[in-house]
Amino acid sequence: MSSIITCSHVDLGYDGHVIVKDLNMDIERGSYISVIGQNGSGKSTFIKTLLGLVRPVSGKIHKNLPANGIGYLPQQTEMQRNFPATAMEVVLSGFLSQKKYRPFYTKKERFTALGQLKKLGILDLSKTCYRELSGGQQQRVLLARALCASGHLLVLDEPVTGLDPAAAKELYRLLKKLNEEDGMAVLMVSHDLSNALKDADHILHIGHEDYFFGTKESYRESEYYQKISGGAVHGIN
Ligand SMILES: Nc1ncnc2c1ncn2[C@@H]1O[C@H](COP(=O)(O)OP(=O)(O)OP(=O)(O)O)[C@@H](O)[C@H]1O
Repeated sequence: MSSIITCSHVDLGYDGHVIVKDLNMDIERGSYISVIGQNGSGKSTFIKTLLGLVRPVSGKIHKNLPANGIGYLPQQTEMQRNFPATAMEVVLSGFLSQKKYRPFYTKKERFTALGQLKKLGILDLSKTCYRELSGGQQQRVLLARALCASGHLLVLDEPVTGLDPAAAKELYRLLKKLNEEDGMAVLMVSHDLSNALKDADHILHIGHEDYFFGTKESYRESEYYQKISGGAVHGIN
């Protein structure tokens, strides 16, 4: 496997204030990484830094990816849930960064968007208004949008928040399928520890003072996991 993102001695934080110190980790092509940690430990800061929305306080993040190589599925706000556009229009907006000043979507982009809707089992909803969809359907539309933006790495921040258990299970199943069948790397912040351990091959556990990064198997042997499984599960995200 080869790395698509490498963090070397990265301090994460804001305005010179360090939240996660000396982070060293790799995202390999086709890997599945779950990011866990207590509230406020720095999980979203890590994701924002990977996406280039926040600059690391120090250190280097090397990306072996095209400029639009990361598809991002953010936590949804109430405003986004009520977005007045069709599912297809939302999916097509995944191409916005690629189309620059071109005022229309190409045939190929439309074809790809329909293909992603089909892959995620929601082709019949393409003309439905996004705000009329269920939470699980909306997440699938956003996933199709993220897939249009990137074929390399999907980054998700607690994507099952607000979904019922069946819709959450379905979303996890789709992510695992994309990972296994299409070789899509997945990096997901999760508060669902059992799912994080079931589907991922690597775990990034961000603590308040330090962090763990390694295979799922080595994580299970680590003191981080021992602490959690020893009963201190509360507050884990
Ligand atoms: N824009 C910002 N400027 C300064 N500090 C920030 C900013 N955003 C977050 N922080 C601080 O950085 C720390 C880490 O926050 P972050 O949102 O990354 O944690 P998290 O692990 O994602 O938390 P949660 O599980 O609650 O979402 C917190 O102390 C937070 O107050």
